[in-house]
This record gives sequence, C-alpha cells and structure tokens, in this order.
Amino acid sequence: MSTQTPQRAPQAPERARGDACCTVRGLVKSHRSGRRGRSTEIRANDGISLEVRRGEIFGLLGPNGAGKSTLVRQLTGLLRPDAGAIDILGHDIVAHPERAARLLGYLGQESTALDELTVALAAETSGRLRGLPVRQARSERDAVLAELGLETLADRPVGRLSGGQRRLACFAAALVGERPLLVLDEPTTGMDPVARRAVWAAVDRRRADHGTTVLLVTHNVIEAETVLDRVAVLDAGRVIACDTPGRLKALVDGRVRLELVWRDQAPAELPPAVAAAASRARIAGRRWTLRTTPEEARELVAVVTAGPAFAALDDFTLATPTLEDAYLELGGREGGLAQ
Ligand SMILES: Nc1ncnc2c1ncn2[C@@H]1O[C@H](COP(=O)(O)OP(=O)(O)OP(=O)(O)O)[C@@H](O)[C@H]1O
Repeated sequence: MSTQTPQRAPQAPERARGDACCTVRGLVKSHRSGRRGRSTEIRANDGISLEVRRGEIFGLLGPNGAGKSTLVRQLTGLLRPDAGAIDILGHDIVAHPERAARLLGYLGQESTALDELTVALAAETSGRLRGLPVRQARSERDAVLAELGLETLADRPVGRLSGGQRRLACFAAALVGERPLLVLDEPTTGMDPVARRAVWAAVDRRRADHGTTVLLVTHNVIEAETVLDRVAVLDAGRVIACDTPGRLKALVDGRVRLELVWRDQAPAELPPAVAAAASRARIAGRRWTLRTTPEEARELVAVVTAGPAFAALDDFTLATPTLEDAYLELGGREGGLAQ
C-alpha cells in the first residue's frame, strides 16, 4: 500500500505516450550494504529498459536477487533511481515520485504498515488515503472484502492472520480506490488455491471492466505462463529477454524435459544410453531432469522401462518445455526459478 498524501486518481491520463502505460529507460540502482568503510555496493538494477502496455498483465520473472523488487519500488516512487527515466501514464516519476501514489495501487512484499489495523480498516484506510470520501471508501471496502471472501476475517488485525490470509488482506487494500495500474509483488505467496483463484479473478475483472494494467513480480514459472500477456526475464539486474511466454518458450522448441525418479537411488548398473545421459542431467536426490530431443527421450524411456532398471524406477514424466527451460537457454541459473 502506498501511504502518501491523500490524492484522487487523475481523471484522464496526461500526455500518455501511445498505448504505453509505463516506460522505463536505462534504470540503474545500487544498494549499499555493510558498515561504513567496509560497505560494498550491489548494483540491483543495471540499465533496465522496458515498456508495459495499457491493459496488459506484464510480468517480471527472475530468481531471488535479480532486482525485481528494487525495480518496482522505484516505479512506486519509494526508491530513487541512481540514473534512468520512469514514465507512468505521462508522468515523470523520477522528478515527481509523489505522483506514483495517484497512478498505481501497490502490493509490496511487507505488510507491516497495515499490521495493527483490522482487515476492514486496512481496506477503508487505503481508500481514504487515495482520496475517497468516507462513504465510497466503506462501500468499496465492503465490495472488495466480499469479492475476495474476506468478510469473516474483517474484524481481525492483519498482523495476526496467517501468511496467506495476510497477503489476501493486503491485496484487498491495494484494490480499494481503483487505480489504472496495479503493481503486485508476488501477490499469491503463501496462498492456498482458493485464495489464488480469487486474486486472479479480481485482476481479470478489473482488466475487463476498467482496462486496468497489471505489473506482476513473480518467480513462479507456472503462474507466469498462466496469467501473463508478456514477461521480462530479469537476471543479475538486467533484462535478458522480454516477450510473450509462448514466444520465449519457442526458444526451446523441439526440446522436451524428461524426469526420471528412482525409488531409492539410481541403480549401479544402468543401460549405456542412460548412463551417458546422466552426465547431462540435473540430479536432485532421487530425481534426474534431462532436457533433450523427443527422439532421445523416447529412446531413454524405452530402454529404462524395458530392462532391469525399471524395478528401481518410481516414476517418469515427459513434458513440453516451460518458461524455466527458456530461462536456462537464455543463460539463467539452474534451479533459479520456482516450479
Ligand atoms: N535495502 C537493501 N540494501 C542492500 N542490498 C539490497 C537492498 N535491497 C535489495 N538489495 C540487494 O539487491 C539485489 C536485488 O534485490 P531485489 O530484492 O531487488 O531482488 P528480487 O529479484 O526482488 O529478489 P526476490 O525474488 O528474492 O524478492 C540483491 O542482491 C539484494 O540482496
């Protein structure tokens, strides 16, 4: 939630460029860590440029520490860039960071600002801070709590809820006082499937009814493939690719992912083709993951299931490529993205 001076959302976007909602050019941000004299500088954003179009669900995907939160905190005006430009609906956010609160609803990773309030008061207060009159703030509060199935938690303090419930309550607060852009930093972390569905349904509704643009931070590949129109893949503070999930996956077209899960561990005596493949596999405990051609995958499955190694096999799966495979193809780190 942004907690800056109460302001109404602008009636019409000013001077917005074409169909861009948010344009970032050459953004650089370093953090200092450690004590004075011994402090080191971490370049969290290293020249990021991207454009989020109006009405799209745009994702920032990348492993821990890639620089996603640093980027969105600059978009929300909470962090000042060292260099670069940010334009949101025609507003220069570097020169006027206070304007971000009028343009976007933000769900950050922390809920501490709301912890002392009840769920209902958190939602109402967000609406008031965004310039809604009391009556409208209360009616929007009631509508959003009903929409997200939060009525039974309305009188509970946000800080005493479970992780998933707290996330949903903060999401509700971000929705009150409708903004043209929603910036959601890992909104569904810790949520059960019912709450996740409620979040995505609420996002879809706003997009359909108000043309809301959504910028979503995630390191969950499945979620990214399901909900995003376009995605920027971040790694070590840089955008290493930006396209639709489908086109990114086309980078690894013609490859499949074969997983072999052994009952205990892989047998000492493996068929030669399988033993040779082991050197290229990612091995995590009993699980071997191999990215290969469909022909080789079929041959390996046939060899394993037809011979004595089959007795040692617990399970196998053969799947089409995911965004994680595309990320690895682009030079990403093995295991950096969550499945
Ligand atoms: N306040 C800070 N002080 C010092 N270093 C920071 C600070 N915030 C972030 N960093 C560092 O900057 C880099 C980028 O962090 P950031 O939180 O932007 O990554 P992220 O992609 O959002 O990661 P995650 O998926 O874990 O949330 C990391 O190396 C992190 O340790």
